[in-house]
Amino acid sequence: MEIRTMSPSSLSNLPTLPSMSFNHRQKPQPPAHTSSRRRMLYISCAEGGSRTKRPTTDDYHGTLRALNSKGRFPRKSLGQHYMLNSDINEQLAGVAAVEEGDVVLEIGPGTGSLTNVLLNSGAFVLAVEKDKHMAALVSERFSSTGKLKILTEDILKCHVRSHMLSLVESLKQMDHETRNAKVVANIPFNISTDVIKQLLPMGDIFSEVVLLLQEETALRLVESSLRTSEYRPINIFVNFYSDPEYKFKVPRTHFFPQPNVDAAVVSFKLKLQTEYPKVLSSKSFFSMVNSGFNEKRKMLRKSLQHICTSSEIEEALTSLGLPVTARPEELTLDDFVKLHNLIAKE
Ligand SMILES: C[S@@+](CC[C@H](N)C(=O)[O-])C[C@H]1O[C@@H](n2cnc3c(N)ncnc32)[C@H](O)[C@@H]1O
Repeated sequence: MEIRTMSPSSLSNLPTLPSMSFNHRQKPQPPAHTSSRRRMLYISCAEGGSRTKRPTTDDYHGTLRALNSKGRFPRKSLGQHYMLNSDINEQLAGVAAVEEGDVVLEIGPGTGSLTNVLLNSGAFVLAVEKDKHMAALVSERFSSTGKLKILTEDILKCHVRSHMLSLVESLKQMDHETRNAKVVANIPFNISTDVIKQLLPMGDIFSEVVLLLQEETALRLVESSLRTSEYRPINIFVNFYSDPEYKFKVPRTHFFPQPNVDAAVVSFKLKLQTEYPKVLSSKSFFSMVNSGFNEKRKMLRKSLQHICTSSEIEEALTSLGLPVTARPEELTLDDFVKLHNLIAKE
């Protein structure tokens, strides 16, 4: 696997996107789509040349059985909404074109329904699960594959880079051919902004990040237009580090327990460092973007006065063909980059 080169940067001051509300006390009801069919999936375990077929179920009943086996009930604090439709897991893996030899980071494997599909596609999986009971469940479920490494950790505190590099290194030593590294995950909606901030600058490690997000978040990240209240620093950040694409909607009925909102799949194709917009310093660039948006109704010639004088800002805006009264929501990523390079002091 090629590890791409980049310099890590961070954006500390981004607003948190809204989290969803959900009802974890609802009485479990089998969703309509699972009542008539129970998909039996078979995972191929190719180890030492032998091939075994292991039946697994990842529908409503399978999920309940898996939870019962550990005496667990979904925890709201951990955003535990389990995917009941294996077709959607297949489509998630399909969006990332997961194939034999890929190394996939999965965040929050839960009962392992997506893990199953990823392993079945021939990937090596590094799964990070905060809930120790679910980590134990997934670890037991796939122990025979030899292709899953599970870390019982909070993804937001996890040293993803070093774990990925050491996994790839150990796979190399075992003579495994590895190809691309990707992220494919159905993550808790309430940590999605933090996960995005953590992963998108890792274009040297991952070629693509495919996430199942709250639909409203997905739309805000990918489709927010200039001059709307949805246009925020996170949009500048996402487009700085990646090419995002909204893939498809996932209705709430496919999860247990059912959330109060729908979900959607987004793919972020990560840029290499050489493809990032050229800024003097990404830290001071994002600090300028955040300052501009801190007081959204303020004109940039006022909100950026800590960087230079308002007449210097006006001059820079004019040279970019923007009005001297421009507000942050009127500037594209490219405008912000040019403005930064004109007014930022080295
Ligand atoms: C939305 S569920 C998805 C479960 C499974 N991937 C599926 O599709 O059914 C989110 C999973 O993330 C786990 N989780 C929650 N917070 C986490 C964190 N900070 N780090 C790692 N895993 C976390 C939860 O325990 C849960 O298993």
